[in-house]
Amino acid sequence: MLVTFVLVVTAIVTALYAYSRYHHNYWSARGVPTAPNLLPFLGHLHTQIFCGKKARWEHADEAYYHGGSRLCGFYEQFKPVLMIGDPDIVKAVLIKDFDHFINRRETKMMSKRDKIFNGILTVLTGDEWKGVRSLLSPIFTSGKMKGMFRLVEHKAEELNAYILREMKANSKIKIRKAFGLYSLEVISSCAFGMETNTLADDGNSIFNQKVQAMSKISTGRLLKFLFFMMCPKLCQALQINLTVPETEFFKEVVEEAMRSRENQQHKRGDFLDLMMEARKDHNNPNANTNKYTITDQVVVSNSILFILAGFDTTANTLCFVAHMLAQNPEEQQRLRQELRDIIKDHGELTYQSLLEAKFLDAVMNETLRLHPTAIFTERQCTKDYTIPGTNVTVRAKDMIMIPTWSIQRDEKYWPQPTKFRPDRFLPENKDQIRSGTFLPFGLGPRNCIGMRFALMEAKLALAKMVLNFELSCEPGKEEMELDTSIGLMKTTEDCSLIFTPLE
Ligand code: HEM
Repeated sequence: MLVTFVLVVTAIVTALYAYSRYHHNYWSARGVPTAPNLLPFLGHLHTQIFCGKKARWEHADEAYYHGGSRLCGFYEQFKPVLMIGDPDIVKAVLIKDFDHFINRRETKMMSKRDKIFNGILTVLTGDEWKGVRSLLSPIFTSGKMKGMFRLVEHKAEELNAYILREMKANSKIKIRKAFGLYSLEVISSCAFGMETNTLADDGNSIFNQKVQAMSKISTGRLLKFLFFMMCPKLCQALQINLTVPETEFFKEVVEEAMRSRENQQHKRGDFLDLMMEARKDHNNPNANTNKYTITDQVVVSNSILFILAGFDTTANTLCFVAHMLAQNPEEQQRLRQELRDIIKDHGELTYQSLLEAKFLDAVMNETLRLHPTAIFTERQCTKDYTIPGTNVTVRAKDMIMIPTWSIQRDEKYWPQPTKFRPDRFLPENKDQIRSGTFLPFGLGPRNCIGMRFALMEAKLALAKMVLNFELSCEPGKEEMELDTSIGLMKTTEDCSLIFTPLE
C-alpha cells in the first residue's frame, strides 16, 4: 500500500516537474538566455513579488546583465516575458512597431464592482484605449498646463508655509510626508476641484486618509493580485474584484462636483472642467468624429486614475530630487542662482520661465534617470513579432518588459552612471545621450499622459523650496534609504532632510 502511494506521488511529482520544464523551455528553445532564479511552477514570480532581500530593480539588473543587456527571458509562472535592454529594440517596440504593442498587461476584471477600475486609461486596450487617450490628450497640452500654473503655484507656496510651521518644532523635515501632502493637495485641486487643506491640517483630512488607503498595497491586495496574475480566468469566473471600498468615496466626490458645476459659468480650468468640456463637445454630433465618447463614467474613472497615477509618483520624485540636492550642495547653489536670475529678469516665476530654466530641467532629468519611480515599462504583444536584428519571434499575448532602471544606469550609455551629474542633460550635452536610454515617463504613443503636469508640479515645488531654504542631509544619513518592497521605487517613510531658511 505504502509502496503504491509513494510510486503514485513520485509519478505525479515527476509529471508535474516535466510539465514545468517543458513550459520553461520556451526562451531557451528560441536561443534567449533565461533569467537567473527560475523556480519550477512559479517561474520568476517570486523575484517580482516576494523579492526577498534584494529589491525588484536588483533582481531585474541581474537579469539585464545575464542577458548581455539585450534580451533575457522570464516566466510569470508559465507565462513568457521577454526583457528587452537594447535601446534600438526598445524604440522599435515602443514607437516604430507600436501597433504590435499597444496594450499593457491584461487586467480587465469581470466583476461589476470593477466598472470604474476597468474604465481607467492604464487598463484600456486596443481601439478603446486609442479612442479614450485621444479624448484625454488635449487636457494635457502645454496651453492647458499654463492655465493651471497659478493653481499649482499656490499649493507650492502652501508647501513652504507647511515646512516653516514644521520647522518651529524641528528643522528636520520628514520629506515623504511633506511632499505626499503637497502632491495630494495639487492633484485633488486639479483633478476634482477639491480644496482638501491637507497641508494646513497636517494630513488629517478625510481625503488624505482615503487616498492613503486606496494606494496602500496590503498583503491581502498583493495576494489577490498574485492570484489574478496566476489564474485570471478563475478570478473572472469567481467574480473576484480588485476594487477597494474607498473607490466609492471618490466616485461620489466626482459625481457631486460634476452636478454642482453643470450650470456654473465660472471655470477653474482644472482637469474636471476640461473633461466636462470635452464631454459636451462629444455630445454634439457635429463635433463628434471619435466613436468613443467622454461619458460620466469616463470622467469618474479617469479622475480617480489621475490620483492613483499622479500622487505617489510625483511625491517620490520630489523626495529623490530634494535628497540629490542636499547631497550635492554645489549643484543646489547653481540651481538657486539660476532661479534668482530668472526672478531678476521676469520679476516672478512664470510658466514660460519655468520651462526655460535649463539647469532646473537638467536637475529633474538627472534625478529621474537615477531614480525612475516606475522601474519597468511593460507591453503585451498583440500579434506575432520578430525582434529586429534577431531570429527571435514573440507570440501574441507574450509580455515585454523594459528595464528602465537598469538601462538608465548602464555604463555603456551613461559615464559614471551612479553619479549625480545634471550637466549631462544641459542642451549643449544632450546630443551625447543615446535615444531610447532615458525612459522615466515611458516612450511612444502610450507614454505618461501626465508628464507635463508632473514636471510643472515638481519643478514649481522645487524652485520655491530652493529659493527659500538650504537643504542638507542629517550627519551620517547622506545615503538615501530606499523602500525595497513591492510597487514604486520610493524612499523609506521616515526619510528626513534638514531645512535652513535663507535670508
Ligand atoms: C514624476 C511623476 C510621474 C512619473 C515618473 C510617471 C511615470 C509614468 C510611466 C513610466 C508610465 C508608463 C509609460 C509607458 O508605459 O510607456 C506612466 C503612465 C501614465 N501616467 Fe504617469 N508618471 C508621473 C506622473 C503622472 C501624473 C501627475 C499623471 C496624471 C495627472 C499621470 C498619469 C499617467 C497615466 C494616465 C498613464 C497611463 C497612460 C496610458 O496608458 O495611455 N502620471 N506614467
